[in-house]
Amino acid sequence: MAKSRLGVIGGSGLYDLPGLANPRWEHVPTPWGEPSDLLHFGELDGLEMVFLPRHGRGHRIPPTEIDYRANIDALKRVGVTDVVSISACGSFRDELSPGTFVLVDQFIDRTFAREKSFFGTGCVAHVSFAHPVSPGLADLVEAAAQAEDIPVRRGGTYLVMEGPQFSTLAESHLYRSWGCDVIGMTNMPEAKLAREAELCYATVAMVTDYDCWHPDHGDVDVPSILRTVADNGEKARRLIARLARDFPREHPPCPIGSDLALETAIITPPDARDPDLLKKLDAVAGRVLGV
Ligand SMILES: CSC[C@H]1O[C@H](OP(=O)(O)O)[C@H](O)[C@@H]1O
Ligand SMILES: Nc1ncnc2[nH]cnc12
Repeated sequence: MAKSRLGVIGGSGLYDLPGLANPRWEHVPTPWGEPSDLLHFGELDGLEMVFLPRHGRGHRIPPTEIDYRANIDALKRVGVTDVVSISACGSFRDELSPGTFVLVDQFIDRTFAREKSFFGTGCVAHVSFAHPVSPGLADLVEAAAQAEDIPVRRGGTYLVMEGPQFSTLAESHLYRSWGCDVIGMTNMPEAKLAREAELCYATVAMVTDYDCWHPDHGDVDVPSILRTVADNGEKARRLIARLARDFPREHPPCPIGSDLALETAIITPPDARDPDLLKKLDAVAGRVLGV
């Protein structure tokens, strides 16, 4: 079994992870481009941690422009085994009020202007993705929340929109009618790429607003989102600290095989593969390509 190394991707309002021992920010170049920022390395209770602010410190990068491939490749390249995403999101349900943490287990991807795969012409792969969240990792996050008395709702569907504008009222009603629970702009293609890179992935969706559908609440705006994240940031950091404390030091096999996702995914035979693409896949797919 591999040694566990926990990656945390911080969303809006979460640009650092205080309390790391031996903290250092390091540049990790990738064949796909630049990650959103330097990676923040350190240990929590002896567990190796790597934090990456998704939008960069200073929130410089909008959702569409984030190089999701570079971010996931960089985390994989430095030995991360599990990724927890912390994300601000709007709510489509009365009972999911601002401040609620939702461990989503499904996504609907409505983004259309992003690179969504490490693979392509010269090496084609199709990973299974019916269950985009790794249940073992979600179990650990849920247990950490319970140990800290932080209420979490287990399960839910996160609609990923392109943005950067928030939804129209008609869109908000449409997504509600589809049975979606929360909405954000970033977890796709992040979750797809994590699966291709054989990383276990789970999201803590932090409800910050009721989008624009709720008759008793005003339309979402940035100041109210940031206020709610600020009010709940301490809870999120406590959750991560407890998760690190209790995290198995040897990476447990994923019950749905997220960590072996490429085992049967690559369809292009070795003699038809593009050597240049294979070089770029060294970190993500080195295990199965032998590059
Ligand atoms: C700052 S409001 C909209 C912004 O917040 C969410 O980001 P993240 O998922 O990184 O927390 C949402 O997806 C938008 O990118
Ligand atoms: N209502 C909303 N729509 C899209 N992204 C969000 N992030 C936080 N709230 C959001």
